[in-house]
Amino acid sequence: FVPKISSTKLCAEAEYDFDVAIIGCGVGGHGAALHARGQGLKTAVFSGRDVGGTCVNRGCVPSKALLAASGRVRDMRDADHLESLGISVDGEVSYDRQAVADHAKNLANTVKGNLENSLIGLSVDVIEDRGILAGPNKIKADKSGKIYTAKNIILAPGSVPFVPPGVTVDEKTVYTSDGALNLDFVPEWVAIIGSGYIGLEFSDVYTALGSEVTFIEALPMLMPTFDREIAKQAERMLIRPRPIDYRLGVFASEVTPGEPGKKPCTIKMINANTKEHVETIEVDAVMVATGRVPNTKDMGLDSMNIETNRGFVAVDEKMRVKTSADGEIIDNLYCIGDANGVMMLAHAASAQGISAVENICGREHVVNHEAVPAACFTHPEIAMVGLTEEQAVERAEKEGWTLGKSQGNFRANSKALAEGEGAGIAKVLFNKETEKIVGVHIIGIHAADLIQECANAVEQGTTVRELSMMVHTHPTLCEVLDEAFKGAVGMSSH
Ligand SMILES: Cc1cc2nc3c(=O)[nH]c(=O)nc-3n(C[C@H](O)[C@H](O)[C@H](O)COP(=O)(O)OP(=O)(O)OC[C@H]3O[C@@H](n4cnc5c(N)ncnc54)[C@H](O)[C@@H]3O)c2cc1C
Ligand SMILES: NC(=O)c1ccc[n+]([C@@H]2O[C@H](COP(=O)([O-])OP(=O)(O)OC[C@H]3O[C@@H](n4cnc5c(N)ncnc54)[C@H](O)[C@@H]3O)[C@@H](O)[C@H]2O)c1
Repeated sequence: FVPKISSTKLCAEAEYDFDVAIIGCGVGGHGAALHARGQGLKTAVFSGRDVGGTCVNRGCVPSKALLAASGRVRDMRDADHLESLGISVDGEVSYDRQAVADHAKNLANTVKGNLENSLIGLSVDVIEDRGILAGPNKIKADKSGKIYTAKNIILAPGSVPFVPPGVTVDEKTVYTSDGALNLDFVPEWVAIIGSGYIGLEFSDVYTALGSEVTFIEALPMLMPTFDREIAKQAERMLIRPRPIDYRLGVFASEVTPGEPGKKPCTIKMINANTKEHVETIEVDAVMVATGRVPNTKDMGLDSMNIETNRGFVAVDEKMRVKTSADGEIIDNLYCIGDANGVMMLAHAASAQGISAVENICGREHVVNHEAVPAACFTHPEIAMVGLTEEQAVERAEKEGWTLGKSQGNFRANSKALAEGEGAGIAKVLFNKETEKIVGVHIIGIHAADLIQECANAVEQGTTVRELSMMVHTHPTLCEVLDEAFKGAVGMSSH
């Protein structure tokens, strides 16, 4: 980064301790801190002794480590798949549960250390206390009580697991993702409440390690937030061939912890509409994956008369805090990441942090959230950017344009077939008049890496015609997208 603003000048002018102070050092706060220093701003971050936050310590990073290790176990136990490649494994494939758990923990610690070093390397002031907003330009350090002043404040306190009423969590037999990531034991039968990202990723881990899974989902379909066609494909590829069953349209109304190996956990279920009791089951463990809530309690929002909506802080498109959803913008106060609820993803939090700093520096910036990709790291992966087909149909109708749809297939892709992984599709949704992409959904091997080309295209406004003329390496999985882009403009791919 090239420093653009002299920090001494900015601080001296208003006699603040810092140009920017950030409350919370998850990936959002960390991204903002690094960018602020890159711009030459005197920067502090209140870390609450949790550098890396959810993503690094209790989220993306350790969960991907568990997915990587369990994925290998699944592959090595898949005798048919191995045989099709000419391989056999003599003897049983086993794993050491504690060593798998340690892999996740060690990785989280390494990444956390890297983040801490990057803050030190760039001379960000890391204040290990929690930060409490204490009025305009003021933050109180929770334990020491010391008041710090900053010209600009960025709130980045993130989120915590949501536990529905009636569910007792002991983080041992009934746990959220926080407890699940410790992998204290591998239950024979685990019920997962909620079939969103976390539930789906953990069903992948558990079934690979030998558990049976029962999903309990409040809505009448599995994976309700996904594009419907992709959710159906996911059911075919990730649910039906595995020891997974499910209950739909039910709430887990009462969940009681058990004792590992001794006493089962009990789950009472009620119909989501009628609220009548439908079933009670006993399982070895229960994972609660019913979404996350903002971590904005007790951080002094009242000191600036900020009204939250279920804890979410309202922001405008430049990440400036508003007093309420339709309230006024508060000067020099920003909120980024999970706490504003715009898009609960690690890279979105960090992009919003960078964007807030750009606005602080006087360069107007808005994150285009429709160009922010997302991925679910199951085997195979699911990835998406932009609108689902259902949302695109609605948008096209409302705005009066024609929706185009084109598909590429993994079964026709040489690289996928070489891997023996020919299942999956890539679906490209586009505006037929402008030929611009409005959404892409991929399920198939390495979908999470493939989606980036599409996210860049949405951000840049690249048309399917332009994409269809761009040369994709052979033989690669990217050719699945090449097939879809060419199909969109009536060209056939080889
Ligand atoms: C199991 C799991 C897997 C996930 N996997 C992915 C994934 O693969 N990809 C992806 O994009 N996203 C993933 N996510 C979501 C991702 O972790 C979050 O979107 C991301 O962490 C949000 O970043 P954040 O900086 O807003 O908040 P957080 O990461 O929650 O960080 C906020 C930090 O602020 C601290 N804090 C709170 N209040 C204060 C205070 N008053 N003073 C000081 N510090 C404070 C908190 O302790 C925390 O350290 C996953 C989440 C979970 C739970
Ligand atoms: N790979 C990734 O990017 C990734 C991975 C994990 C988590 N995350 C993020 O973490 C956040 C939380 O993930 P999540 O999976 O917990 O939330 P989610 O919102 O994706 O899914 C929650 C699911 O639980 C269901 N549900 C809610 N209350 C229920 C109840 N009482 N009984 C039964 N079902 C109920 C919902 O209908 C929904 O299907 C998400 O916003 C996601 O973006 C991302």
